[in-house]
Amino acid sequence: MRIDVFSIFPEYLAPLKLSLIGKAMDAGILSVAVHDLREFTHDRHRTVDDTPYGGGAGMVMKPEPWAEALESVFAESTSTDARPVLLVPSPAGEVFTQAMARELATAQHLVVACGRYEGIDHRVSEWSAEHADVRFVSIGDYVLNGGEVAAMVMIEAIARLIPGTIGNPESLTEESHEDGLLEYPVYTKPASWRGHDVPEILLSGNHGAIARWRRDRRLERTRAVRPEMLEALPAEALDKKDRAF
Ligand SMILES: Nc1nc2cc(Br)ccc2s1
Repeated sequence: MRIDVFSIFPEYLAPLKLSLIGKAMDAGILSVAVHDLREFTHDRHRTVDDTPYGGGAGMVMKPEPWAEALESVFAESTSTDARPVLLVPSPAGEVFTQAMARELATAQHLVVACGRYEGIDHRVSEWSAEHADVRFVSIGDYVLNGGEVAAMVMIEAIARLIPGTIGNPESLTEESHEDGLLEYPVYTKPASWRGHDVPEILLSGNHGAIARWRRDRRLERTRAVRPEMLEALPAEALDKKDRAF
């Protein structure tokens, strides 16, 4: 997978080179390029914004720099490849979920447009739709100062699902939101710590009982913290023992 990110603060995306994403890039599983939007301006002040038509507070990001920037990478998605996906982090977007991360992990080319100020001139996304599949995406019901943090969240959630990125793919199976339940609590040595003991069952070596205990903790946690997730599960996702819990 190729990912191109555009921002007026490219250094914001530097942490992507760390940890798993960095290793995936070194292994050639993933390429992530971060571009400075101001490289696509041509005036002395490298202007990227202007006042909003219709009045109102704040500034809007100009279409010209964005069109030049996006064109520079859309063109590299050869005609034989699938269309690139343009992700636009926005508080007005569809909510980003694990299911969306799984879907986007199958894309060949992701382009992420990090907006600032009051957002990007809407004609940019309209024009982009001729060249890419455009998705406005929100990472939650709160407003950030720009799309960079949202881009980091989405790129990490997507990239870790690309085969070869995570060392042990089994660790992707019983995660929160992967199968509709929250994950079970985890423990490691020492078995007793500051008067708190690891649940006996986990020391028993009885793998069937341990699996049941973990499943029960997932159901308990999901019911307590995110009951709507339990309600949303298809009937066939819960077996007889689950329902009895
Ligand atoms: N939750 C989010 N807030 C914002 C703000 C701006 Br400005 C750009 C993107 C996003 S995503």
